[in-house]
Amino acid sequence: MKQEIYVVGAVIIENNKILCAQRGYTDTMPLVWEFPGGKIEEGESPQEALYREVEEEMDCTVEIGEQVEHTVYEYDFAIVHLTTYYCKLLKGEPVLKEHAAFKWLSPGELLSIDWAPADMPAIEKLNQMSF
Ligand SMILES: Nc1nc2c([nH]c(=O)n2[C@H]2C[C@H](O)[C@@H](COP(=O)(O)OP(=O)(O)OP(=O)(O)O)O2)c(=O)[nH]1
Repeated sequence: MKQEIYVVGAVIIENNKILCAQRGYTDTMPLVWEFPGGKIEEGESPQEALYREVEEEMDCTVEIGEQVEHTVYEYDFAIVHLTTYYCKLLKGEPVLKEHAAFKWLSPGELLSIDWAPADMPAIEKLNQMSF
């Protein structure tokens, strides 16, 4: 049986742009773009996991809002259940610690980079928006 992974991602919006994060060279799916976030640990709510992951990964705190999208995607290494949430930066500016790069893109620019396949439903939804 394939491993099932429960993952949360932060759609951080500032000045009408969305923060995109590039995975590291040595990660699974190297250099692919994703939303900051990670796996939900035992006993955590999705929001608690997302708050913790963003703090650990980029030294920022976020306010977590509505859900953007929920996707189940089967990779060769696992089945990923990805839930994304709208977020606002409360404290700090993103610091590159685990990612290879960050980019702030407008909704219309999101399709110009190579996203993790599980993210595509959220990307397509955000791409249609203007905010
Ligand atoms: N953080 C994040 N992970 C995502 C997204 N889309 C997507 O398929 N994933 C996958 C990549 C990973 O397999 C898993 C997230 O776990 P993680 O962030 O703790 O991953 P990790 O770098 O420790 O992964 P790994 O090398 O241990 O496999 O979900 C996304 O938008 N954000």
